[in-house]
Amino acid sequence: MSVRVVARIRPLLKAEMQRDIIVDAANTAGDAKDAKTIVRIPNPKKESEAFSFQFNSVYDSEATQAQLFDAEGAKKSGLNKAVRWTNMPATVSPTVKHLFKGYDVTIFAYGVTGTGKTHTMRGGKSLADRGVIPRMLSGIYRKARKIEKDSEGNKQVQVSMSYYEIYNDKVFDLFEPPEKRTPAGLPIRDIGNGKTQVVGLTERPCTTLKEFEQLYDKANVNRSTSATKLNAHSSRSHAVLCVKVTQTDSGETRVSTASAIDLAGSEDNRRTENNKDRMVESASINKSLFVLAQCVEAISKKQSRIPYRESKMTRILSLGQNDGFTVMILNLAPVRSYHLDTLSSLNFANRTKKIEVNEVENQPFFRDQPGKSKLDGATNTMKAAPLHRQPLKSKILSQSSHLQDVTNVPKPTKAFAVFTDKPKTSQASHAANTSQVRALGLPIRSPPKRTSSDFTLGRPSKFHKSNDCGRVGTTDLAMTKDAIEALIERKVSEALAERADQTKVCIGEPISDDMQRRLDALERRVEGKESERAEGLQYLLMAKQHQVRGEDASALKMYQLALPHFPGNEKLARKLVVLQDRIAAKDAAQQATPVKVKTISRAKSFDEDAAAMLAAKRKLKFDADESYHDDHEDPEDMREDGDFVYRPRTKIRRPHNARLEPIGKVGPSRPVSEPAAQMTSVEEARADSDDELAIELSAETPRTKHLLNIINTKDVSKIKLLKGVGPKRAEAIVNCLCDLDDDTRVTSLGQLGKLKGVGLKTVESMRCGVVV
Ligand SMILES: Nc1ncnc2c1ncn2[C@@H]1O[C@H](COP(=O)(O)OP(=O)(O)OP(=O)(O)O)[C@@H](O)[C@H]1O
Repeated sequence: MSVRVVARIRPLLKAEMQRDIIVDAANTAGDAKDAKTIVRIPNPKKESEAFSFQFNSVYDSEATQAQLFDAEGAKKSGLNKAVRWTNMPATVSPTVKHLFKGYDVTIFAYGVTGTGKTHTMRGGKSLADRGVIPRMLSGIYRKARKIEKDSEGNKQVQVSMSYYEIYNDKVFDLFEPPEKRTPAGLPIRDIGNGKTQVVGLTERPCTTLKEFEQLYDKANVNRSTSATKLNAHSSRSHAVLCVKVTQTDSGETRVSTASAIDLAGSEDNRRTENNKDRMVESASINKSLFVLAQCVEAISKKQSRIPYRESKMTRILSLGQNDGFTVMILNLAPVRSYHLDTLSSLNFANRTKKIEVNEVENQPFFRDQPGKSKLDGATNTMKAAPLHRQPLKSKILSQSSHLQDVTNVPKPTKAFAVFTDKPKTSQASHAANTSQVRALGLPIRSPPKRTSSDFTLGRPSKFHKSNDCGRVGTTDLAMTKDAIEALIERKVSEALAERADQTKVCIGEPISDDMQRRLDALERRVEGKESERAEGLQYLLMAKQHQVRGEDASALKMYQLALPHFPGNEKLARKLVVLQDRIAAKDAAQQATPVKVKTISRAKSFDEDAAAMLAAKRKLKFDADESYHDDHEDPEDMREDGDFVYRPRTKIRRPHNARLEPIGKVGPSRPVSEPAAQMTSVEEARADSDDELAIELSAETPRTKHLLNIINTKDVSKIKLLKGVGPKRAEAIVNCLCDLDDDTRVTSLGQLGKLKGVGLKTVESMRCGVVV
């Protein structure tokens, strides 16, 4: 069963205008009139085109809290066959039934700040305004009473709750007031099989709805919220409510858990004008949401490594690992000011809906079995039992322990369809097609004739498309509609992810195993200590993670926060200088461009400065992204499988003539013909100011040596097996090496990256694929 995704478009807020509405809900031809399943939003580059995204249900601004919760049997018949959860059409209310059957249930609200997540999950105080959580609890108590009554008291149902928040990547019990919290928060433990447990969490029994509401309201006072420019009551944390239902029947006990998660919303700090504290919170929120997006991306691409461990939220949410039923409520704002953020959210949701989760029932056990929850009479609390989770299924992940051949990796299925209001002129479509075909190195022929049914507004999406979309075979020389859509989807999602997260790294680009091991080790050290130093390490960890993703301003901020915890640490001071220089250099380059970017006053405080730099950087990036529709004629952007990699305009400097070392020369790599550039490979990489990765890559590890040995064989058959290479690139590498002296060999990854047709991303990809 796949994750059920429902979208909800909130109504206009007071300050918003009707004329700014750009998002609407629509129904497909097969849907009942009031059963909408499509969200439509214009293409930001071309307003006459609309992107359409299909979900299990879509609720427009008119939908009430009751409608969202109870949903509607009418949708059952109207659901498109491609939607997989056909036997469970309603949104949330059926989950109560499943909970009592012994399944775990996870419901989470996702969306940009101010789009209505808290309103949807918690809601208001009046009966009509009550959100998903109180309604679900109401359903749970009603069902419990019914079970007890029908069994004439032979069956008992107990309900208990635990409630915590993940704030700045630390877990805090919401039953504890903030002043009683330990600064390091509660530890999370992996308890095997992909399960996590928050250690020391309070679990309170609540026998009636009233009791639950009292506890819930009291705990919500402890949740971290603040006013931002975009939301007067913005949640600054992810709130996780776990409701445990224990059913006892003649000594047999069955426990199931409903987890309701109100995620904090991603924030565009150009718009929030956050101060220092809000910026730190924001960095943490955005980071965890970015990791979540990476997890979803990795799952959908069937990658062997899912980066759950990079954030506490993703470890706890365990999307794709948790059994039972998962519902994601995607909250959307209807107006233009959220345009790109909305597209980004829609893309994320589109991937999420394809995640398969196991429908595994929790097994009953017998009373007094050791290790199960027991009531603590003294405190009237119970120690929380771990959430029941199972590891990822092998059908989702294909473990690879050897060199991977990326050409065999199947592509994800098509995510959304593109419609246009105006019929395109054949010339325009031909131009689009020919540029794609040219990019693929294929001969150009006349534009294909389109049938009148192609590209018309309101035409329902086709969701059963071949996985081969985007590939163009030799018998199919022109780009097909599928291929164009797949390409656009890829470009849009990559550009949006990049823009939203201020990073230069492609969203699907994995962090290297070495780097991950170091981050994991650092994280373990952080978890093990609750001292001052641990806080510093926490900042360092976040800084490193930001840096890996190219988020320099955020990384700088985190390093600065870490500095007081490591006084006199030269390495840290050096890192700060390097980062500051790099940001200043980018800043200068930015001001030199004709792009209109706000001037940054050097006299401003650090916070204002960092925020302004972020804003300016993002503006510049976005403007650079303008090119993503037509910037794919570079043959290096083409992979063997016809896949395109988005590459921003500002490319890494890559000299055409690789400078290589003659065989037998020991020590650091040295350019042969440029005495002025006599540096070690580390210095050389560092000097390449725009390329931090090069520094990481210059380290001589067994994996690096092994990779270089393979390259130096000059054997196409071996080289082509390296991850991300393929036959064409392997041939290019060997040709390049053969053009040099016979005794010349590649002695560092920096050198490898400078070979014609090989970039640092390819090097990193090759290195990741090597197993020693
Ligand atoms: N469906 C709705 N009907 C009426 N008002 C709504 C609806 N959805 C959201 N709102 C209003 O929009 C504003 C923002 O909503 P909310 O605080 O729930 O957003 P959020 O996504 O939780 O934001 P954040 O991530 O910053 O916490 C609130 O004033 C809320 O009352």
